[in-house]
Amino acid sequence: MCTGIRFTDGQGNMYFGRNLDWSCGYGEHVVITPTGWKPNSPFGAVSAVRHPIYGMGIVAENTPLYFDCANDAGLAIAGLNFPGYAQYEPEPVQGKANVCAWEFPLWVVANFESISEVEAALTNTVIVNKPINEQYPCSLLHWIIGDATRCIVVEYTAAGMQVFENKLNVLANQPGFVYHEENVRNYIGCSPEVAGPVSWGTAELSPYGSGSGMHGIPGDCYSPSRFVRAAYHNAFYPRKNTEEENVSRLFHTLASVAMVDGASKMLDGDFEITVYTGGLSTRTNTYYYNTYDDPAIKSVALSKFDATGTELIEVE
Ligand SMILES: C[C@H](CCC(=O)NCCS(=O)(=O)O)[C@H]1CC[C@H]2[C@@H]3[C@H](O)C[C@@H]4C[C@H](O)CC[C@]4(C)[C@H]3C[C@H](O)[C@]12C
Repeated sequence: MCTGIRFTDGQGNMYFGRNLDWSCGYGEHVVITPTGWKPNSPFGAVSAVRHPIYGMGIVAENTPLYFDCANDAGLAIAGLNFPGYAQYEPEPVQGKANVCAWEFPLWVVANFESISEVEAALTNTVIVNKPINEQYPCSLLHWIIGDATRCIVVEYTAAGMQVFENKLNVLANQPGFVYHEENVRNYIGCSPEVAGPVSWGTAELSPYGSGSGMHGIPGDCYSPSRFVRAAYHNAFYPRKNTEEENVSRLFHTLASVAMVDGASKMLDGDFEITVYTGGLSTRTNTYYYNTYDDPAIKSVALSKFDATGTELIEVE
């Protein structure tokens, strides 16, 4: 399971991150795509890199396959599993921008600076089930996209392209965003306030302590439960000012939905863990991440690299 979140600092900066939950890693690392790198996009959807890109992914065929990434204009995207729902075009569609599923994050941050630009382009875009090579079939994903002012979710299913305004600024896995948004309404009684004391008939009920108002927020790893818990924490976390406080916020909120070894098996029998937690600050164009085995947070600042070069930069 994976969870993504977005929030701002109230000063025009966005923080955006995700947990990558799976039973194993893919050899992912921070990859920087400079503006001089020449894309090799099967249907020409990615023809140039307008803004340098940084994020977590792998490189295949001299192409970055991003799990989550951002550009220095402040636009960010993360892909989360969506099997059973995601359904891409089997072939390219004439007259449309044809984007392969694996290059969708790259297409977004290579071409656009804001959600509004992405939304406008999506009206004439299809996502095509064309793998980059035989080793990597297309993953079935949906995507959370954020900038400093807005957040959307993109789902490509039997219904075609759908774009949802995401005022909860959170995404988990199946089912679709519409379900998650509805489901949160089941928890409108939950709040950070101390509930009680109340009278039930002649019985006086008083809280054991703090948390009585939050009781009922689901604590399990199931996708709808993670969505609700992440949305709750993201909504009620007090606004923070500094980079350090906001990075702390990002990691604490994502930790609240992180997967602990042994808790939850996948269908193949392996346990799912939070392989990494990764996220970025558009204030400093820095990618922060930690891994299951090393919870110390590492950072990679885009400014430390030549963002105009021609070669992909793979950071260990
Ligand atoms: C497994 C990852 C999703 C994690 C997730 O959502 N887990 C939920 C588990 S569950 O279903 O709900 O049980 C996804 C997110 C991004 C994906 C990767 C990116 O799409 C980049 C390439 C794309 C290639 O087509 C396949 C390999 C790949 C390297 C993908 C492997 C894998 O599918 C990733 C890493």
